[in-house]
Amino acid sequence: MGSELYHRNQWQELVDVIETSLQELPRALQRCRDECYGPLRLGRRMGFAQTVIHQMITLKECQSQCIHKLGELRFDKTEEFFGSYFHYLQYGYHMLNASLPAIQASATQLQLEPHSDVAKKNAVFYRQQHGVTRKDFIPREDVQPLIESMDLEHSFMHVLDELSGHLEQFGEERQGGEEGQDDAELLDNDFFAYPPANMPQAEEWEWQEWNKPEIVRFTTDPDRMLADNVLSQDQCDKLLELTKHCKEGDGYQRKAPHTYNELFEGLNILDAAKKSQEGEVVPELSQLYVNASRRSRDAIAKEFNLQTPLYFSYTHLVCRTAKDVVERRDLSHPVHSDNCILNEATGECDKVPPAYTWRDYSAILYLSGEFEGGDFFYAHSTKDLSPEETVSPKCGRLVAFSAGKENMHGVLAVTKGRRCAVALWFTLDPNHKEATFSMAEEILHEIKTVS
Ligand SMILES: O=C(O)CCC(=O)C(=O)O
Ligand SMILES: [Fe+2]
Repeated sequence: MGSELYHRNQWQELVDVIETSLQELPRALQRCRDECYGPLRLGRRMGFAQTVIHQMITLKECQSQCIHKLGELRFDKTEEFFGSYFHYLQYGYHMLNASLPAIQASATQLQLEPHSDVAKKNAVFYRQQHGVTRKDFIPREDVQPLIESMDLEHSFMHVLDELSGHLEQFGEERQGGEEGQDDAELLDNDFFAYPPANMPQAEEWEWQEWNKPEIVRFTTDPDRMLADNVLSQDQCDKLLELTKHCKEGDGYQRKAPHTYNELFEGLNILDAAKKSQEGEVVPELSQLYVNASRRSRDAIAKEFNLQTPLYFSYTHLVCRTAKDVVERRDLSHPVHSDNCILNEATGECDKVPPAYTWRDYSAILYLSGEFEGGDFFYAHSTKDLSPEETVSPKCGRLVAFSAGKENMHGVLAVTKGRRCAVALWFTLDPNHKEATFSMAEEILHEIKTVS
């Protein structure tokens, strides 16, 4: 029906039909998923764990087909059924001159089909439209729960597949060995070794040779790490070159926590990629920004031995420049936690909005040490905000820590020169991963394939 209306240029009707069916989709999907629960089939020669896993694989395989099954009923038999909703929708809204919904539909299509040429072409079209800002180019919020559940289903399938592979291998190795060994033994040791199978892997590093990061010390606390050599001098210099494109106050339009005695400038990852798209920044620099962030993320996840994926939640290239002020008593960045709001009077740190409660880990990758002041420090506690441990920035040094009240931290005044770093915040919650990070990667990939 949707495609018929499309061919008949009935845009309002097309948009209405799709919006209605989008609302019905979760229920229809649930019905289809429920139908997948069949009788338990016990494999005759399988052990207990194998039987359970095979049963779950069958169930999950059936459920993950639901979105395609629904597609066969409605539109043409199409693999990209869900993405095609948003293709038709963006076009319908575009024809109705409803630009914001059109842009959001296009952003959703790109989120669902990051490799589709059509989705990319649509996205480029809207990005280039006058007045379209980063704020507008975000996927529709109302369908995020559905997309997340599809992603989770997908990830879960991978885990099951891997689990089943391990079991089969184990079963073979066990032949001739002791009978009756407990399958539960499989569920320890390196069974859930990092990175998990569903972890998004770094692309192969391009343009650059990367050193091995050197973990210099775990500080007093297991939730803190420090690594050197994450970037080479050449890479720091290149990223410093990129900081020329930082803009004042970026990322902190309203209540900035930073001192007025310094100039605070920033460049987020998507803006960097967009600048490369517009020919303002050599793609190598934006790609390096992406790669350095990924490399930091991977080092942190490995060092903290995380068992589930660590997602980017916000990535920001930032510089703090001293103004001509004598006798500074302030801090460059007052003591704070990255995921709760400190009440200095009580020493409580509440993990409630407007705090970024979903942030689980924070990191700062420094690009140089050539300025005065500006040491990073951990405070003693929420009640004693004096420095407990300080870290002097230098090129390639990475400081990382869990983002809660156990790691209150701040930055001493930058009294001379410019202090630049990539600030990174991470989450374990896929619902809060930074959509703009993959959009930036997509743009850079696009540039590479075109050139
Ligand atoms: O730049 C630093 O060393 C720390 C910055 C920081 O803590 C923050 O931006 O939340
Ligand atoms: Fe912080």
